[in-house]
This record gives sequence, structure tokens and C-alpha cells, in this order.
Amino acid sequence: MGDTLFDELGGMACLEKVHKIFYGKLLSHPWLKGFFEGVPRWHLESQQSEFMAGVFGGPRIYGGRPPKSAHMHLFITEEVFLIRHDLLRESLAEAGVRPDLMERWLTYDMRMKSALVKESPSDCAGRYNNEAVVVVDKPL
Ligand code: HEM
Repeated sequence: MGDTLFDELGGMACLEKVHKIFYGKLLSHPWLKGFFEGVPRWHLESQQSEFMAGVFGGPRIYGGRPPKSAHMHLFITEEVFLIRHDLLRESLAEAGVRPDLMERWLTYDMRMKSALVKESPSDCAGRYNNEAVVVVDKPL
């Protein structure tokens, strides 16, 4: 059996390096930062790294919700999803991830699009009884 993508990338150290750069970009993006208000950065980075570790054939240590229910309350349009995807591409390049591994990572990322993208805020629902749906307007 060959190495998993997780091993080829260099394990958790690589995922953590990429996600540190990535959340720096997401949390300073004029539009996307609005989605993350009030969520601690350490939580976002660690959950993202633990989730992707499992996706890439590494340890299955992610204990959060599956992506569809974790993002149920967020009005994520296709445009928002694709901006995030481009910021991930930039982060992988800045972290020095080999181009072929980068493409494999991005393919896994893109596969989640249909689970997260919604047509209208009415397709969203709070994860708890009284949780509001998060709609972030595009800045003018
Ligand atoms: C392939 C795409 C994505 C993946 C794999 C992903 C993965 C994750 C994971 C694993 C969590 C932690 C869930 C938990 O704590 O139970 C999370 C939380 C979150 N994600 Fe994503 N995400 C993706 C796309 C997006 C997009 C496009 C946005 C909107 C810009 C977004 C915004 C958020 C926010 C705001 C949280 C925190 C939710 C909260 O705890 O209140 N994500 N994401």
C-alpha cells in the first residue's frame, strides 16, 4: 500500500502550517471575515486540520459535526465558496506544498461544494433552536 495523501503532505505539521496561513487570509478578507465573527481562531484552525487529516487518510480524530450540519446556519453562496477555494490555493502555494499534492488537496475541497452551497437563506437553518441564520452581504 502506498502512502496516504496525509503522509505525502508531511502529516499534521503541514496541515497546521497551511491552515495558519489560510485563516490569516479568511479572517482579513473584507467579505468572508464576516462569517467568522465571534468564532475563536484556534477552534477554526484545529477543527479544520483534524477534519482534513481524516479526509486525507490520516488519523480520524475529528470530533465536530459533519460539514453539512456544521454550516447549516451559514448562507454560503457559490461565489463565497469559490473565493474561499482561491484563498486556499494561495495558502497552499505560500506554504510550499508540491503542485501535484496541492491539486489533490483542492479536489477534495471542491467535492464539499454541493453540501455547503445554498441558493437562498431559506435553505439555511439554525443548528440550535434559537440560533440565527448568518447572512453576510457582499461589501459594496
Ligand atoms: C470545503 C469547504 C469547507 C470545509 C471542509 C470546512 C470545514 C469546517 C469545519 C471542520 C468546521 C468546524 C465545525 C465544528 O466546529 O463542528 C468549520 C466551521 C466553520 N466554517 Fe467551514 N468549512 C468549509 C467551508 C466554509 C465556508 C465556504 C465558509 C464561509 C465563508 C465557512 C465558515 C465556517 C464558520 C463560520 C465556521 C464556524 C461555525 C461555528 O462554530 O459557529 N466554512 N468549517
